[in-house]
Amino acid sequence: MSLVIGLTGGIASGKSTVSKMFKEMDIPVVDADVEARLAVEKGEPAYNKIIAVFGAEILMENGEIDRPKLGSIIFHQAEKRSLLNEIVHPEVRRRMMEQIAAAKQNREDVIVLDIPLLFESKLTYMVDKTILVYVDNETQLQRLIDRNQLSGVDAEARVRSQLPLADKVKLADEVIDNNGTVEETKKQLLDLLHRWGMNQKKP
Ligand SMILES: CC(C)(COP(=O)(O)OP(=O)(O)OC[C@H]1O[C@@H](n2cnc3c(N)ncnc32)[C@H](O)[C@@H]1O)[C@@H](O)C(=O)NCCC(=O)NCCS
Ligand SMILES: Nc1ncnc2c1ncn2[C@@H]1O[C@H](COP(=O)(O)OP(=O)(O)OP(=O)(O)O)[C@@H](O)[C@H]1O
Repeated sequence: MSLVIGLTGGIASGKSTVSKMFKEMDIPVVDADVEARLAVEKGEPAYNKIIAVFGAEILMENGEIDRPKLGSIIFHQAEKRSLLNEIVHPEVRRRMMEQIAAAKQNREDVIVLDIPLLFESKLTYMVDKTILVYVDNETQLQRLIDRNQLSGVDAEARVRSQLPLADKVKLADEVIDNNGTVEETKKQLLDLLHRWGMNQKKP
């Protein structure tokens, strides 16, 4: 029996930072953002649906989807975001299920699903346990602005397009506070895995 862990948080809260720690322990991670990117590559069914809904002006010269442009639309307009979600999310779910099945086939003891919208999209049925990577609002905005070179207004729009992290805290089985250093975050992860009785392959 494999244990499937749902790793979630908010935009720029530190999910990738924690999922890197899992990978360093040889624990496989399925990343919803990666699957969402693959699902909208040129020629994929979702790619055609996006053009049908958002128009060809959403494409770059090479025919690929202009992600910053699509982001500037959907993070500021909830109705457009729902339209995009309706196209992309079923594909992401399908791809993730395939990867879980493959990992189970491979007899992995633990599988991590890194899903930013785990609670918003009601995907907790896919996992056995949930871990939330938490940061306070100010830290989240600042890290997002620094990482994506966004204006404050655009960063706020992205954060507001998700359930507030303070609400997600109440829904998660475990919370990792990522306001401090990466080392402090790693210590919390190791303590939590220890509490769950998991021995790390590569601490
Ligand atoms: C809007 C898009 C083109 C922007 O692409 P971009 O490369 O700038 O961002 P990226 O995909 O790396 O996402 C960064 C973060 O934004 C947040 N985010 C992305 N999409 C959404 C959404 N629909 N609603 C809320 N937050 C979202 C997530 O926290 C994600 O980790 C892209 O995010 C997208 O296609 N989104 C729809 C699919 C989706 O919901 N993906 C998130 C997980 S399944
Ligand atoms: N503890 C920390 N201290 C300082 N910077 C951090 C810390 N954790 C993460 N960061 C930085 O904050 C930014 C966001 O972290 P990360 O990419 O891990 O978040 P994420 O939740 O995966 O984001 P997204 O969902 O948007 O992809 C990155 O630039 C990362 O280097």
